[in-house]
Amino acid sequence: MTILDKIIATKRQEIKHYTTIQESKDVFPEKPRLTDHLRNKNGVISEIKRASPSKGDIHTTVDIVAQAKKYEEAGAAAISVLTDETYFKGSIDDLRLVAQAVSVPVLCKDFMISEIQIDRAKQAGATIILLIVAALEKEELEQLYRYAKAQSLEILVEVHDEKEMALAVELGAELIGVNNRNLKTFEVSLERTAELAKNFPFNSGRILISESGLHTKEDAQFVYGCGASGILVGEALMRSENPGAWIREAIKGAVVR
Ligand SMILES: O=P(O)(O)OC[C@@H](O)[C@@H](O)c1c[nH]c2ccccc12
Repeated sequence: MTILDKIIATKRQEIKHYTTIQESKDVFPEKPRLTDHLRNKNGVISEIKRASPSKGDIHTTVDIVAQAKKYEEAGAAAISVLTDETYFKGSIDDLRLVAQAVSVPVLCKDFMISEIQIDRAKQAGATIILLIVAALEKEELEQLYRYAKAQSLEILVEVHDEKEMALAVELGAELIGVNNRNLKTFEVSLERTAELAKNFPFNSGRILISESGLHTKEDAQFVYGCGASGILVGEALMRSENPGAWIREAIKGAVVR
């Protein structure tokens, strides 16, 4: 059993206890679309990540609202919030707090297998959800994609190889994320982005995002150089004493198209 199988098995149990959505009185600042941002300029999707199965605790005591504001002030294109509790020590309340505090797009980072999770994400203020191709059957992927689209959410479709990328393209995904980390083995290589960028359909308006394992300005430059319009960064920012400076440096190093 891979770690991904294990996470999905836990998720299937957890969602049984999710209740139907009540009318919410939460107020969220208006947020632009990530797709529009990344069509015009390269960007950094900055992540709130307390812990992970591959790295253990990263920064569990973080003040997530203060952290999110640092990301926003530095010019982050979007903020990603891990909401999985069991493996990443996140929560849907983390997402809600961040979405209330910032005016940049907010990504609900979780292992989506059911529509109720999409409802919850939207209710907690997310404007983007993640769908991981490796975690879903084709029919489930299509159904969840359609469901999220109908809610006006943006959808980041995550892939790890050519076959998954072909599926994402067939689905009509505009935001396609190449995860440099294999969720089955935890192996990380930025070469994943370089490899998949070779046949990426840039000319059909798709946006390539390079996810995971980016630690330095040079790493950022490397994947931007491969054609990525966005990078998704968690650990490096959570461990940094100055995440704002990290983001600014990465943006500066971005290849101007
Ligand atoms: O902390 P990193 O290596 O910078 O990675 C961030 C992000 O890409 C990673 O958290 C991630 C990418 N896809 C996921 C799917 C589920 C959970 C987490 C992820």
